[in-house]
Amino acid sequence: MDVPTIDFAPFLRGGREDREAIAKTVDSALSSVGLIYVKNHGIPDNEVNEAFSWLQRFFALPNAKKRTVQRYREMGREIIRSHPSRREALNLANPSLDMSADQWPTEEILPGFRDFMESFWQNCARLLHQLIDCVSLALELPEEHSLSKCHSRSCFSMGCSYYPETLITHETGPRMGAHSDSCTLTLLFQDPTGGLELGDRASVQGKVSAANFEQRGGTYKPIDFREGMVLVNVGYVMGRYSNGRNKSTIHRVGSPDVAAVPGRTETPDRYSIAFFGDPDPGTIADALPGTYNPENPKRWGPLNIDEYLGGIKEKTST
Ligand SMILES: O=C(O)CCC(=O)C(=O)O
Ligand SMILES: [Fe+2]
Repeated sequence: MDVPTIDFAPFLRGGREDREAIAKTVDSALSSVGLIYVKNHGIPDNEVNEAFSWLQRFFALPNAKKRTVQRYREMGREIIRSHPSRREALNLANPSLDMSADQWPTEEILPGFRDFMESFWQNCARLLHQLIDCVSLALELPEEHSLSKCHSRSCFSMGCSYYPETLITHETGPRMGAHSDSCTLTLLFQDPTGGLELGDRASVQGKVSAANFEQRGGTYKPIDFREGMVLVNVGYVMGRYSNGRNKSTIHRVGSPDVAAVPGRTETPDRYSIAFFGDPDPGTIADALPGTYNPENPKRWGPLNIDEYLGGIKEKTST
């Protein structure tokens, strides 16, 4: 279960043939492993590094200041299948939408944060649209059915996370429990600490989900940090659009094994940025043309995105 690396430059700068070739490679990787490393993705390294340094400054603010920020979530507020995640988070909506007005720390609290993060948000949105176009091309979708059409309002969200240093004990569970993302595709930037782990679906027989993966003895593969690359991950909605061809990944953020970190008794601080590509509100996500036929009929009915995403929010927050 090797995670493929894809050079995205020919898609961004090449002609039709280059774009088609990359689209086929992306599609086959997303249909097998569900996760890819993408290099030459167009977001400059210095901007990614700067985003991480802003995260460090934000999460280092005193709690009282962080609590003034509407979309800040304290440690312990997120529960995944009854396990609280050991992270703090700041979830940023599209800065051009009205709903985002109150999501920023004031300039007094953290001058410059909003300006930088607004522009970083737009960079991530551009890349996500390009990846969605790439998947639409691979599926040979006509314009009226293209995936881009139901993501045109960029109702995406940027999940900035801080996992504080913690004591390692034998009981130490994951820093964020096993789950699948609810969106179409996710971009994920992790820092050099690593920690992301991908559930190996092949380690479990039969039908498996994030809810039963561990009970059934599923094993994980560590996904290391790679300089200059972004991870792209299949979410649940992509599974529905592709009639099960693309499977959402099961993943978690583990705690390094004590034995693997000689001389350490604590896991280091960790930061990550996940950019979730949710479809536009009001979307009904159904298997796309070409993903089903009489021998391989639709596996699910249409999915009402508003109801689905609303339900997820209720389940994971306290
Ligand atoms: O922090 C990470 O690396 C992963 C975060 C994640 O999987 C999520 O927010 O859905
Ligand atoms: Fe995730």
